[in-house]
Amino acid sequence: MMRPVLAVGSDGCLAAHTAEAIQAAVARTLEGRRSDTLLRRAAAALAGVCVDVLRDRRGAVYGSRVVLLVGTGHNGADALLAGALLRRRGVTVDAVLVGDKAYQPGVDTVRAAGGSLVDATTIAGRERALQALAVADLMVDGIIGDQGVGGLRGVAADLVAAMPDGPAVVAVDLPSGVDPDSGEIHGAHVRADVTVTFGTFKGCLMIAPACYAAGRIEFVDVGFADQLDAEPLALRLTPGGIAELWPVPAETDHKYSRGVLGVVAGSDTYPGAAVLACLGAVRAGVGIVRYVGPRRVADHVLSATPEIVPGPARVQAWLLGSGVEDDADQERAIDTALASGLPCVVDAGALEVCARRRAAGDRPAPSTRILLTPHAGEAARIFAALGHDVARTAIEDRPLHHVTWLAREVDATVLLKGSTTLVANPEGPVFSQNDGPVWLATAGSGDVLAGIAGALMAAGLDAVHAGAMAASVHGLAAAKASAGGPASAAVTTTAIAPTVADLLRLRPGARRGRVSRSRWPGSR
Ligand SMILES: NC(=O)C1=CN([C@@H]2O[C@H](COP(=O)(O)OP(=O)(O)OC[C@H]3O[C@@H](n4cnc5c(N)ncnc54)[C@H](OP(=O)(O)O)[C@@H]3O)[C@@H](O)[C@H]2O)[C@@H](O)CC1
Ligand SMILES: [K+]
Repeated sequence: MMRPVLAVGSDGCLAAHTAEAIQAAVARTLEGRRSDTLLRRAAAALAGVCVDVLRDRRGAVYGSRVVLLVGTGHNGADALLAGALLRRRGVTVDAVLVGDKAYQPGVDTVRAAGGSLVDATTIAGRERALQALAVADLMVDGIIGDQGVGGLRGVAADLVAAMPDGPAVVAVDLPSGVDPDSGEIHGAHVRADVTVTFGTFKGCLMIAPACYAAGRIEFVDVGFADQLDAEPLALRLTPGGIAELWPVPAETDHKYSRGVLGVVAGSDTYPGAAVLACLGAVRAGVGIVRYVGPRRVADHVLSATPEIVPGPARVQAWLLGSGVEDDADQERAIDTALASGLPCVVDAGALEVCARRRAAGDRPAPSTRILLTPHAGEAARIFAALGHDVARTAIEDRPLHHVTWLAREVDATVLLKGSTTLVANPEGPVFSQNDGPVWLATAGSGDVLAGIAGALMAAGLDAVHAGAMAASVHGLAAAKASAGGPASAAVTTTAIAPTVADLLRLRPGARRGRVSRSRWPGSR
């Protein structure tokens, strides 16, 4: 079993669980306790976030107007109980019931606190709801939570479609209408500015496209996390977690022990890919890069990174395929590398050959040593090479489904690039990282990412952690280098070392922090 090396759910590694696992954990927590214990904690935290949002928007809480959209389940209960707390702060509260029932103690509490109740299943109620939304400062989305199925229906869908731009939107637990586990979107849904989520993350808060509807995420521990005994659905390394795992050399290390990376990349058509991949590896701290490719490309690489050594030799890991096109020597080098059993980052021009070989059972290296790094278009081409007709848009709509399918099919770790990047191994939860600015989708950026991942695998990390850490550091470096403006692949490489330096300062006792090799994931 591929296990995360940081404690799951710790500050270093955030976890998302399935709705089923959450339901079971809540049930276990509530055994022998009042059934509203957790709801009240959740509502208090939700009300606190709403107060902050109102203060930010209006400069005051008293006198502001909040509309609660309340569904039939406990998600609606959270909204109702929070609404009653807001009433006590002088907020006008309209609780709009969008279903045929609602959590009765919550309804009673809102009424007792002086809030108004609107039955939106009637024509008159729907009109009142729209009028309230038109003048609201904040809408609280308590329509559906982790037990939602499919997109919004009926009056809830109508109201969300008619939402004016004015009010801020705070979603309870998750934006209603997205699939809680898979992050897929199958119909009308809420788009939130802030999502207040309870106990653990939900898959939809980490996985595209649903995660883009959640806005900023506020996590609240309401007291059932210790009862979550199922495998997480997804994990996310935080900067602190990456800092803990980043390989830092000891005084006794030398360039060979720090990791030698062989790079088979670049072509006459794409010489820049080799330059960027090598820059990514060198600036992420690899010991040595040995470059294998056409002479003219090697000259470009050397002029950009004089520390590169041209020509094949013994390495600890390979980076294969970035910018490679129709070169018999490179194809032979790729074949040899794939047959070696050594760790490989497999990119662009080497993806299909690697996938075909592994799907056919030719697997000299275990799945934790092979990291395929396709974007959605390349993933579609890999599927085609394996005899599956999968459109690029289908992969973008259902990235979790497709990345886990591909990882199982080729028995390798697959890093599916995107604004939110997923890293899946056939066993264990998927990692999701989204630290990059939207500007990062630019030519050459995948080559840099592959270089960083190559440096980490040459240093001894397993493919899953190397992929997740590389995706994160690449995104953070792009954000640092571009300072909010457009990012370019070459400029991003200049910020890799300062980004790692920033991260290492997060390590506890970070004077001259050191990580012993035995603590590196998959250390050999
Ligand atoms: N229990 C606790 O102590 C705690 C609970 N917590 C909170 O409760 C939430 C979970 O509550 P829950 O289990 O009641 O389910 P929830 O997601 O509110 O709704 C299910 C209802 O929605 C309906 N529905 C489904 N799909 C729909 C659609 N597409 N469009 C419209 N309606 C749809 C469905 O109706 P049906 O389809 O059956 O008619 C069903 O009645 C959780 O997210 C968190 O906020 C936290 O405070 C922690 C403690
Ligand atoms: K919700």
